[in-house]
This record gives sequence, structure tokens and C-alpha cells, in this order.
Amino acid sequence: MLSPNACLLAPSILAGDHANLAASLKEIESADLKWVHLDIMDGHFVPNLSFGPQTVKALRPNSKLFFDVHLMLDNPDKYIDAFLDAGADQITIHVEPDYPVMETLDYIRSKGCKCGIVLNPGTDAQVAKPFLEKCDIILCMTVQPGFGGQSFRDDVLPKIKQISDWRESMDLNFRLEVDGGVDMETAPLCIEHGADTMVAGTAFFKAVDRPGFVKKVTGR
Ligand SMILES: O=C(CO)[C@@H](O)[C@H](O)COP(=O)(O)O
Ligand SMILES: [Fe+2]
Repeated sequence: MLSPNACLLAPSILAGDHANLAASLKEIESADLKWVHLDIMDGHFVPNLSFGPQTVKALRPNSKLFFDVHLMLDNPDKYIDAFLDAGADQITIHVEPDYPVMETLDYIRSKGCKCGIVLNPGTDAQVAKPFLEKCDIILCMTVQPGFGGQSFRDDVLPKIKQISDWRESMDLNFRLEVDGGVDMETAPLCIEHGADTMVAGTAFFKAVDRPGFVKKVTGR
């Protein structure tokens, strides 16, 4: 079942120019896109470090893009205020670490920010079910989180379809986002399985024909 939502592409600035991330935001705007994906890594939940709320806050006045903040942290609940203050438009939190996920979603929403959960490739769709009604977005990782430039895992596609089917049967309209190894070949598979929000880092910033890339990845 295709998504009821129009397909969006959210480039990840993890693959942008870290000496000039403001210029990377301009590249996204020049491609006529509305979202940017910001990957926050703590070196604990994932074996890598990226950047923190200070960088997000510094980027905020440079852009009107929708800031889609993906927290890869062991204790995301401790950092929500920092990312709200930094100007996040949406915060997604993983379900795997041990912290109060439901309360954290409620807290993000109570502050007027969009919220959602993230599932690692090995995390069962059933884990998401209790949270679906609380979420603006469900993010399915199609790589093990921590690094850009990895290969897409097509074994995650049935999970995307399952969550898409629940969205329909429960009459919900959350976005269904896919992150990791998304490119011109893999994005159509995600769309076929019900996804509507494509994160692409490496493939977006390396694309020679950006308009062609955007068209293919969003199915427009
Ligand atoms: O969250 C992550 C990685 O943990 C992603 O958002 C990556 O930044 C996507 O990069 P590509 O796979 O598109 O290069
Ligand atoms: Fe991400």
C-alpha cells in the first residue's frame, strides 16, 4: 500500500561539508527541498560521534528548512530541552535504550515539536506498536546506525510494509521514514513498501544530477 502522504527527501548533513555546514544547507535548499536530517551520535548508543545541540543552534538562523533531528543517544530524554532550544522542528528517539520512551514522546509533543520513534534493523515492528498513535513519524533504519555510506538492508522492507499496513488499518497518518543506504535504486523499493520520507546522505551529496536524483528518489 502506497503512503497517503506525499514523498519527501530529507538529505542528511552528516554527508555534507563539516567545515561549512551552512553551505550544505544551502545546497539542500537549492534542490528545492524542505527538510534536512540532522544525525546526533553519542559514541555510546552508536560507535561514532557527530555533532551536538550547539551546532544545530548555530545552523538554525541560516535556514528555514524543517530540522528533522535523529537522536542516536543512550539517554535521549536528558537532551530533549537542548535540542528544542537549538530549534529542532522534529525529534526522533530510538526505542532500544532503557529510558521512558512514551513519556519522552509526550514531553516533546507538549513543547510543540513533532516527535517519533526510530527502530534499528533488528528491532521487531511489534516494539513500535504501542507508540504509533503518539508519533508524527516512524523511522526504520535500513543500516545499523552510526555511519553514513553503508549498504541498504532490504531485509527491513517487510517491517516497513507491516508498519504501513498498521497505519492504514488503524486509520493513522504518521510519516514512515527510511534511513540508511537510500539511493535511486533503493528509494523506489521503500516507496513500494509504504515509506514516504527518504533520508539520503551520501547519495544526495554525491549526486551529479541533483534534480534527476530528487525526482527519482521522491517518485515525483
Ligand atoms: O542515521 C544515519 C546513520 O546512522 C543516517 O542518517 C546516515 O547519515 C545516512 O547516510 P547514508 O546511508 O545516506 O550515507
Ligand atoms: Fe539518521
